[in-house]
Amino acid sequence: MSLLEVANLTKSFPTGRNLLGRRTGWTHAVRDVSFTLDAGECLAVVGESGAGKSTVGRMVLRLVESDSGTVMFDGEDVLVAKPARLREMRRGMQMIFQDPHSSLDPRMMVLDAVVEPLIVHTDMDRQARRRRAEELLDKVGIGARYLGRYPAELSGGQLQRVAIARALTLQPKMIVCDEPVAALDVSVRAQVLNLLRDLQEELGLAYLFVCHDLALIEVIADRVLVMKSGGVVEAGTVEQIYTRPREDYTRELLDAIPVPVPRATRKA
Ligand SMILES: Nc1ncnc2c1ncn2[C@@H]1O[C@H](COP(=O)(O)OP(=O)(O)OP(=O)(O)O)[C@@H](O)[C@H]1O
Repeated sequence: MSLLEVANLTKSFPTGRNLLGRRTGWTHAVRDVSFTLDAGECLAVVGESGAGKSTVGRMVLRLVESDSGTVMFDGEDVLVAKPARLREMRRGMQMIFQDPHSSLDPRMMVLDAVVEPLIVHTDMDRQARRRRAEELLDKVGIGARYLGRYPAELSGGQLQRVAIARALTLQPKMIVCDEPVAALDVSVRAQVLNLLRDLQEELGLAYLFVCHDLALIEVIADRVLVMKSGGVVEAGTVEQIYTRPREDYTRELLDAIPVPVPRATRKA
């Protein structure tokens, strides 16, 4: 049994209404998508804008309700879990969003942002929470001196590190990373990507890694799911997708990579 087993996931969104308020059409954002993710593994979901990647990630965590399909996490069906049980299950599966400026509350100090999940989910006292926050900020490489700062005082890269620390607070088994470096300066992308890879190895995390850029995933992914127009085009190991893509669409994505991937940071 895999940590995450997704079968036949499907989602349509209404595209608009006419003057009478009736729906005029539907976007088939995700069509019949199936895949598995093992504990400690990184599966990259790639494809051009609008392919349905983010919607898949959000449906796995039930931030978006699916129309049909199943999502089994650690042997339990996420899509039918009652609210209290879903809250419990979410301890084990967290998310990192593309833009840390909008995923972190600007009125919350770094300390409060990092410990909030502990307040919601545990009965840890204030001192223990602070110790955990210090430990986590150390782990993500920005240090406890940032605990008293507000988001506006941090750079995008530092903020994404705080968001990563927050995602780690409850020791999840899996993190859905939704374009986690796309909003960052090019100069810090590799650092944050390497941090995510190092944390994955150290903590045995599984990542569902949504990314439109095939050049980025070689450093972190084990397997790749290529999506187009809501459906799965092909799936394989990173090595197979890079060297022996079966589909023209995958070849087009590979041809769009502008510079060679820096081999020094490749996943071992
Ligand atoms: N809440 C929503 N309401 C209406 N349509 C939506 C909604 N969310 C997504 N869509 C549509 O579903 C399709 C898939 O979107 P999704 O964001 O999952 O794609 P993506 O591959 O992640 O692309 P991107 O990298 O641009 O975010 C798109 O056509 C998008 O416009």
